[in-house]
Amino acid sequence: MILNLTDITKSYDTAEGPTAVLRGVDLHLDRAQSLALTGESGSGKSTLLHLIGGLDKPDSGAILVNGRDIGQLDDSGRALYRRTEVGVVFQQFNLIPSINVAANISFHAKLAGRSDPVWEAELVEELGLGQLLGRYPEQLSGGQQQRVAIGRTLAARPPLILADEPTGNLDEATADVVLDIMLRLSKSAATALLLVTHSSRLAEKLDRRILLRGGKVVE
Ligand SMILES: Nc1ncnc2c1ncn2[C@@H]1O[C@H](COP(=O)(O)OP(=O)(O)OP(=O)(O)O)[C@@H](O)[C@H]1O
Repeated sequence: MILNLTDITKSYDTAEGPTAVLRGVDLHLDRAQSLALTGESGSGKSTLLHLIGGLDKPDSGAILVNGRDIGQLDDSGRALYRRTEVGVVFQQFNLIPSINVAANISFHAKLAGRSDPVWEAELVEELGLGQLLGRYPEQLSGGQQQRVAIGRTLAARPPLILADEPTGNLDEATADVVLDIMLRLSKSAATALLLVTHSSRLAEKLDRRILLRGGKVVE
C-alpha cells in the first residue's frame, strides 16, 4: 500500500470560530491504483489533497506514505518528500514562466534525480506537446498549460500523484483523451493516482471511487 490515512481531522479558524472540514477521514490506495475522489463543492477535497501533498498538516490522524507518517516530518524532510515521492497537478498549474515548455517538463524530474529523456519524449508525444516545446507558459492556452503540468508531473515518476481536476480546462472530448493517457502512463510507471473530479463520467474510468461527505469518506 502506498497511501494509508487514518482518522484525519482538519479544522480552519474562521470568524465564527473553528470550522471542522475533515472529521475522521480513512482512505487507502495501493501501488499503481487509481482512485477518484468526488464530493460537493466545499466538502474538503482540496484540503485533503493539500494534507497528503505535505502542504499543510492535519490536526490529528496519520498520513502514511510508503509506511512513513508525513505529518511527523520536519521542514527539510517534507521538502524532500515533495520533491521525490509525491507529484501534484493542481488547478493553478504553477508552470515556471521564465523557462520554456521543454524545460518545464524536465524540471521536477531533474529535482527528483530521475531525468529520463526517453520517457520525457514519450510523454511529449502522447500529450501532443511536440510543437510547443520552445514556447513559454504565457504563450499557451489553458488546456495546453494543463497538459504541460501533467507531463511535468509524470516525467518525475513519483510513486504517488495527486491531481485536482487535472482536465478541468479541457473540452469533454479532449478531457477524455488526456485522462486516458494519464491513466495509461501512470499505470506503466506504476504510479498511484488520487484524482479529484466533479465528473462521474471521468470518475468511472478509474479503478475505485470514493465520496467525501460530512467530513468523512463514504465508499
Ligand atoms: N485556508 C482556509 N481558511 C478557512 N477556511 C477554508 C480554508 N481553505 C478551505 N476552507 C474551507 O474549507 C471547506 C473545504 O474547502 P475545500 O477547498 O477543501 O473544498 P473542495 O471540496 O475542494 O471544494 P471545491 O470542489 O469547490 O474545490 C470550505 O468550506 C472552505 O471554505
